[in-house]
Amino acid sequence: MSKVASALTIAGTDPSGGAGIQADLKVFQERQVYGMSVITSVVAQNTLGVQDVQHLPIDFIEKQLDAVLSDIPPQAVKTGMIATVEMMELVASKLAKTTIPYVIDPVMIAKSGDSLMDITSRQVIRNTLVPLATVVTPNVPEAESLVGFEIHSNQEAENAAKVIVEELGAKAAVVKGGHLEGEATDVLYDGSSFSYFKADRYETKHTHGTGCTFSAAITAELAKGKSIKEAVTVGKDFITDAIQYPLALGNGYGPTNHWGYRLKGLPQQQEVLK
Ligand SMILES: Nc1ncnc2c1ncn2[C@@H]1O[C@H](COP(=O)(O)OP(=O)(O)O)[C@@H](O)[C@H]1O
Ligand SMILES: Cc1ncc(COP(=O)(O)OP(=O)(O)O)c(N)n1
Repeated sequence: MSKVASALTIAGTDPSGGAGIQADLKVFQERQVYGMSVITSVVAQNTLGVQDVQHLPIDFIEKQLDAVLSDIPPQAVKTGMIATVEMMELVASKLAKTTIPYVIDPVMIAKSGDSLMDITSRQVIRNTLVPLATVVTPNVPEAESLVGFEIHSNQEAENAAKVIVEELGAKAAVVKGGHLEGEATDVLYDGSSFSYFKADRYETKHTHGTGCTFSAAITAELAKGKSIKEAVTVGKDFITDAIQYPLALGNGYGPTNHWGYRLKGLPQQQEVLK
């Protein structure tokens, strides 16, 4: 009998389905991991941007965490949108009691430019959640906020990954290169060496939810017991296929395609019903 791993995402919602909890659960399913979720904030958003946010009461987030963790302990956890200091402290207090592999996607600002984390929290995440992380997966602006210097090159991405591990206390960090020029190159530092994950950069505006999708795929692989490097390798292939076969849904930045990996060899643009 084969064993099924389970993974938990603690994050905000995207009713349009491309980012947040909805994206994470789709990725877990595609990676054949049983997906579970704790909602921190309900976000009115779509491919055009964020219209409004309602944070759930902190005691209700705690009830959701306790409900899942006491019943189906996951083999890996990821956090996405954790918008306030109170939420960070709550999640940190729960995860500190476990040894579950933990991926942080330090979601701060959506691609639409809308803020998903308050300004104080952008500092507090450094000493609450980051020290507990198995892997932190910041994009360039998020890494800049975590380390306090600008990143314009792969060398500076390496420096940032090193600071996140050696000074902030994460076990590993992948600084994603989606916001840099040239190839889409992500830099992993695991405390002893650097690894580069490179892919062609696709010319598409349909990149809503890229960070969520990448980090969810890494989480799924850690849940299956893969090493950090193996998990990032799978995550990179998964997001590259999801970007290569985007879905032109909505009127703005459409979602990546979570079943893109199944479409290899087919024309890149998938037709969608409107
Ligand atoms: N246009 C693109 N073509 C190929 N890969 C991309 C592209 N844009 C982003 N990526 C990749 O998608 C992943 C998410 O990166 P990024 O877009 O920087 O994250 P975020 O969504 O958090 O801003 C990374 O692996 C990055 O290299
Ligand atoms: C609820 C929620 N969480 C995270 C994001 C950000 O998603 P990301 O993968 O960084 O990509 P964009 O959506 O910013 O393109 C989000 N939008 N909503």
